Amino acid sequence: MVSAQLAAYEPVSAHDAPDAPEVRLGARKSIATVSLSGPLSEKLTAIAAAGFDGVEIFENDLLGTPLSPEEIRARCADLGLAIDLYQPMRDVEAVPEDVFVRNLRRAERKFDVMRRLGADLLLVCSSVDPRALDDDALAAEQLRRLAERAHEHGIRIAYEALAWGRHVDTYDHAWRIVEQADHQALGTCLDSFHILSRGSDVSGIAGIPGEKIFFLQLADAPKLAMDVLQWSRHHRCFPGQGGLDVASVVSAAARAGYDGPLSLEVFNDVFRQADAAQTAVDALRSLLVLEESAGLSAPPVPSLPTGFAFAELATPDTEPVRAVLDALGFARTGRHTSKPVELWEQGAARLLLNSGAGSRRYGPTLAAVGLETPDPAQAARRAEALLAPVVPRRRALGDAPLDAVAAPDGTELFFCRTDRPDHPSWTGDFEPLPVSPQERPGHVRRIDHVALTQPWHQFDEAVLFHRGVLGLTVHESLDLADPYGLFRSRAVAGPGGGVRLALNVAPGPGADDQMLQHIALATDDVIAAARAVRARGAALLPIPANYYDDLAARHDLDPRLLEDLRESGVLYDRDEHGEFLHCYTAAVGRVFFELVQRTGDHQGYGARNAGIRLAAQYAHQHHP
Ligand SMILES: O=C(O)c1ccc(O)c(O)c1
Ligand SMILES: [Mg+2]
Repeated sequence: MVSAQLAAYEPVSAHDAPDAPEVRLGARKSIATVSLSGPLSEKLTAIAAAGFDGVEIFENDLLGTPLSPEEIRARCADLGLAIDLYQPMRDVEAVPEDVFVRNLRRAERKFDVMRRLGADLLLVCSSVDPRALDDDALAAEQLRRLAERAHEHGIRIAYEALAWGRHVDTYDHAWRIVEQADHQALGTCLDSFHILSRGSDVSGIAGIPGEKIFFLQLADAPKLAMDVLQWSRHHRCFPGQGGLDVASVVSAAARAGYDGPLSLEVFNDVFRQADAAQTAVDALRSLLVLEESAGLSAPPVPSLPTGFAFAELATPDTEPVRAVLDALGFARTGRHTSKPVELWEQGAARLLLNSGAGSRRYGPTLAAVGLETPDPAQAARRAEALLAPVVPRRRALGDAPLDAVAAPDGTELFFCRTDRPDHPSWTGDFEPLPVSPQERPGHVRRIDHVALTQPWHQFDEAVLFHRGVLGLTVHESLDLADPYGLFRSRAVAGPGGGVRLALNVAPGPGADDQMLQHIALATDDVIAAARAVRARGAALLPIPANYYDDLAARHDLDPRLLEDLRESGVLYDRDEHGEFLHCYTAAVGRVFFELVQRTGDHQGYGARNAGIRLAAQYAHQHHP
């Protein structure tokens, strides 16, 4: 399954300007309690801690909590959260009179709960009741009666079209009924998922008077061909993590004059199991990026990374990594003046080896990545505005100031400007070590990409983080079988491919200790590089002979090239733009290296071979 490409980071562009709404400082932000895992009280704490202004209380969360409505109200007040909405009330309208009378009785109970909660907006979603009639006049009349009752309690009703509603399943239909009902306590609730999943034309939103849009719910989803109810209940995600143009709904509502909260309502099986505090931050970040895309706010623009300054490996026991670096042709060229960190270089590839961090249990880990950034301070300002945790500067006296943030998986990202006269350089903290010229066989040119394996429940968050915070463009997505689960991968890259990251998902829950990261090194001759590595005594990942038999059938390859690939354990892929040849070292701790040769303008990552690599790694780990 390949999901749709995500848009590149796109600041508000000039072509949006003529009818763009006036830029405000940012709308109030809310989230439905259904979007997070855990008991209600923990959800509320997480929502407030992330920085939201309000919540939608989902009825099931209320029913399942030992807290009384008064206690929930007090808890929210203490946390500084407004209760913006109570929801949902189902199956109300267009039913025979006796059924409707019972529905009004149900509504009275909800009004009572809302009084105790201090909530004054009730979401009514379009009926899925088989008894409901296809009769707009009846629907309008009954919703009007409901609104009259609500009004007596100081409550308003927001009517929302579910994409799978029995007779009302589009926002424009729901709005026509609200308009016909014509009561001040009745308005509509727009929900980006229902609107976009039906492929509705969002331009009609601008025709709804802003004050009649009582609420705006936001959710994205990957483009999947499946039943819309299942799609909504299991695969919604935060805006910017799927394939829907959520910003178009927000812009249209803003143009209509809507000035209520932007509220996330995400039903998602993964988020329901993930840590609520972290999900809440991810959620709020998605709204900040969305607001920017919709032209409603202007956080600091990104300073797009142009290349890798370094990758840092951490391990108290450096010997095994040194052996691999040496076999790869790296030389130790510097020593940090105040920390136990070595600089290893080859071509423009720089690796830091930090023996003052990491754990003996896991062996070497990839701890940090340095990104060449035209304006590091600007990049840090944007990161902070988009809720990226700032890494405390581990500075010693005299060290160059370095701006760094932590990615969701804990990898530290440093914004660097290496060896430029206008900016202090991190390299100034290293004292050069003598290197003899004959040590330099030099097949490696630079870092081609870094692959970061994400905990399975943080994958969408990681994609949004790298796109939103760093301004990287999101590319291919692939799902494939690995020996013990599903492997997902998505590439994000900077302009010109100077920075490429492959975000991979770990095989599954409980597999966190198998989270391997890797550093891919660019070479112009991968076969020579592979031979040199072997000659220097390091192991490359053995590739099964069957792979090469299939390769011969798939591509019309020169038999000598095929023999070289087979003999050196190099994998091969190609498309209309060029070729991708690559091989892997065995893992040291949680890290391994890849040697990569691109020909032509190939932009891929050897996706087709990822399954072979995973199976080979599994075999190698268990029967080395
Ligand atoms: O899946 C549902 O039933 C459901 C309920 C309430 C909503 O606001 C919604 O968008 C979906
Ligand atoms: Mg909704």
